[in-house]
Amino acid sequence: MWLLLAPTRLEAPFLKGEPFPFLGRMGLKGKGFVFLETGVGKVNAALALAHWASRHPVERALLFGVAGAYPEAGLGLGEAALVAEEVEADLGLEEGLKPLGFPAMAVEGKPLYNRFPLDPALTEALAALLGLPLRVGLTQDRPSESLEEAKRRAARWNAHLENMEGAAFARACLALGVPGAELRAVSNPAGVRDRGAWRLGEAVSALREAVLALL
Ligand SMILES: O=C(O)c1cccc(C(=O)CC[C@H]2O[C@@H](n3cnc4c(=O)[nH]cnc43)[C@H](O)[C@@H]2O)c1
Repeated sequence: MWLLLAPTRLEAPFLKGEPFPFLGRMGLKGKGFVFLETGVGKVNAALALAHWASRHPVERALLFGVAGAYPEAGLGLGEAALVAEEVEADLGLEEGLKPLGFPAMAVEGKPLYNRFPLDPALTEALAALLGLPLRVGLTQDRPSESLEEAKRRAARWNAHLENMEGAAFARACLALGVPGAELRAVSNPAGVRDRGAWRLGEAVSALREAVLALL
């Protein structure tokens, strides 16, 4: 059984099931999965997983959604990837959390500051099954608002894909002991606000192909 999560139902039009209300948004109970619409942003993503997992066993969880690509991502519009590691870029100073001396969390005694792994075994198995590459995600509640800002973030954190939920989902999975993976499809060049440069439809099609191949 999969727990599938996406920030908005716009990213999951291909999922069919029995709807149910979930934290003021939508859930679906389908064949082999439960889907949760989490809402956009870090808090919503972490809350959704934690709330569901506090009441139901979770065998494995997949967060999927669209993302912005940094110039060196090696992914075109509409192309998908598995996120192997997430950076929480707005946690701590410009240099991150380490200068403050307080890790965000510890996993098996190892302090984690701004970089959080998705489940390696699950992520690598999905990448092999789906024939998708691995990339590094960067999460920030405020998206890049210019190409220059996007390039700065990419260079600062050595990241490929920008989103608003991934690091929170990764941290919640680590804290709750849930095997979690993250699938992202490129909807836009990060930092480019002109919607004419976006390809949401192509990105959602890539999500559809990958997610339905798992069910
Ligand atoms: O209006 C804008 O300039 C703008 C820029 C980036 C993203 C948005 C969104 O409303 C997207 C929210 C939603 O989609 C994910 N997403 C997609 N592209 C990006 C991006 O370039 N940077 C950050 N997040 C992105 C995100 O995870 C949200 O779920 C609007």
